[in-house]
Amino acid sequence: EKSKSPPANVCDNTSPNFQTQLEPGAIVSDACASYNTLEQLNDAIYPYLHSITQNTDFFSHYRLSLFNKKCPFWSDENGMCGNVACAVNTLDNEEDIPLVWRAKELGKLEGPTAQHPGKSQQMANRQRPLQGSLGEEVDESCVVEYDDECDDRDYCIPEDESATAKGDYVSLVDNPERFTGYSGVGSQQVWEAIYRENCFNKPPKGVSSNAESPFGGSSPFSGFKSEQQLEAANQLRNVMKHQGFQQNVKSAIASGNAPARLDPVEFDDTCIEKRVFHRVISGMHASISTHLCYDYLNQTTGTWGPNLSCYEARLHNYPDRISNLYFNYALIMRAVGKIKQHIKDYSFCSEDPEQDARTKNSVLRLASALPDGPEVFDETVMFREPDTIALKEDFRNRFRNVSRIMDCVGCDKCRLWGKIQTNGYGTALKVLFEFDENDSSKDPPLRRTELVALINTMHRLSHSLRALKEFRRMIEERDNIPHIPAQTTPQTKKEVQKVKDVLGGDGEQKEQKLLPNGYPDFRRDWDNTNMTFMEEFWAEYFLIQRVFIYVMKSWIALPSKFTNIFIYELSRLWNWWMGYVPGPPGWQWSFTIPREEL
Ligand SMILES: Cc1cc2nc3c(=O)[nH]c(=O)nc-3n(C[C@H](O)[C@H](O)[C@H](O)COP(=O)(O)OP(=O)(O)OC[C@H]3O[C@@H](n4cnc5c(N)ncnc54)[C@H](O)[C@@H]3O)c2cc1C
Repeated sequence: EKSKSPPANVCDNTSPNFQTQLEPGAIVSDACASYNTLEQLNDAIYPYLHSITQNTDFFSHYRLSLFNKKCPFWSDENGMCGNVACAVNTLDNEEDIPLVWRAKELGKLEGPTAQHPGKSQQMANRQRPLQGSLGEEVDESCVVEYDDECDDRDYCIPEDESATAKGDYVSLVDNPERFTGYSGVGSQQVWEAIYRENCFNKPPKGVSSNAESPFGGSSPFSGFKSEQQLEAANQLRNVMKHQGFQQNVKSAIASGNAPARLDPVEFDDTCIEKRVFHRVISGMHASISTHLCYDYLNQTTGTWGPNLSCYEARLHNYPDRISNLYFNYALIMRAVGKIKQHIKDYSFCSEDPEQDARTKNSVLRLASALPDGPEVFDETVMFREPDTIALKEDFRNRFRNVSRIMDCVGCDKCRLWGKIQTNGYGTALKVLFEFDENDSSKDPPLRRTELVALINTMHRLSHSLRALKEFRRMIEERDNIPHIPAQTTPQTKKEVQKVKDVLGGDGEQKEQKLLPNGYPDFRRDWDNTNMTFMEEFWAEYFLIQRVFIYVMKSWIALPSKFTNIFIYELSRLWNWWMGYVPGPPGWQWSFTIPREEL
């Protein structure tokens, strides 16, 4: 099963030993770029990525089955998920703290949600199939996913897989990934189950590990009744084969003791494919930990902010976890760079050509800005040998299982982000191993939820890299460690410059607003020395368009405005006539947009 050494290039770096010394110039193992390069690229990419995920209707909403799916691996009665006893463990007694700081409240979803419309509703009103339930300003044709078939090559479970659970649309902007207080036995069991997926069987050549008799043997799941449960249980039998751990967790819940420590994850071999699987999971875990430590709620004082000791306990002292996070960033970056061809004909918003063009251009610009080919991650070193074909199938099934395990996360917000990120990595792997960078005609379809998940997962990692940098700065400041800037190689400089050229500006300082066509909004810093002819053209065009709409709207609103002012002033006159205080004037002159714009 061992892969042969890849060809000698910058990516000739498939050693099983993780990069534990986080030297900025060191190459992240199994990837092709150094920590420093990834960080510098990230500084230039982050503002643009942030803008896409926050300001486009397409990328700021996600469809998933959050509530309708039951955890198929263990039952709620065991207290393993969805149970307050396991979800709330941060403070000894949460009753003593205000309701809004309690884990149960912090884990709840916020903002509007909308149910997936039935087919007839989708057809009847293509422009507003959700009937405004996400807010009047949301363009629903950019949000609704029209039902289509799941493709065999999916690495994760499509969210609309079950006919009964059609899923809900939620706003990702209203539900940021941050501290929720979800912890204890419940979360530990989920992580444990996820890491157990890493224990690949060694199947005989050409036979997938799932080929064994489904329900035979001494499966710990023999009590399940429904077929779905049985199937899920079967696929997860390896995860749960250590019944001792189950017993441990149960008795921990029963006695209220601290949960059992996780068994160390076994590495029964070190071929690159299996290592990659572990690294993806561990990197995702590290990213979640980074966010919860960076956006942490002190449940005693109610203040939000970075928690340095949380970072030290979970990440700083574990360079392998940080290395895995950087590895994931390289992997996702490569996948996003690879979808350029595929999304050229992608329909983002079927009923709004302007937003459609804007969203498409934003993603195309992002994908074009990223380093070419395998400069950050070389997927071609994986699954090259004929006997790794079965491994690829196994890899895919394991990813599906990780998606299923997410239904066992007993905190809504955590489940939302857990599902998005699993889907994001699944999509990245699908793109890496199934897509042709130059000819998209044979690519499998890319579902809406997959694309949203991919870009949002990249944004999560990008934000994690920035948070880690800030944590390192805080430690240097606290311990009086002089900051030594990393050396930048000419190659890194070139790559960063390319990102800046394509995405525009000095990304670090400015959050760029995007115009409807995806070009940056130059209204405030109109500097045509920095703009291409097309950028100037579009900036000018949209400026005229906005002003025209503004003037027309003002004229239309004028009669009702004058009527309201007249009535209000009449009532003031009446008050004055009767000897009452007439009240403040009900109107004033103001400019609602900067004068320079006019
Ligand atoms: C899918 C999911 C999403 C979650 N989302 C959130 C969230 O948004 N906000 C929130 O506050 N909490 C969230 N949680 C809970 C959070 O991840 C922790 O489980 C919780 O904070 C308890 O932390 P812990 O210290 O017990 O260690 P955990 O993070 O639960 O880790 C359990 C064990 O795994 C090992 N481990 C830890 N990190 C890594 C790593 N990177 N690589 C390899 N091994 C590792 C360690 O041995 C550790 O003891 C989520 C949990 C899950 C399962």
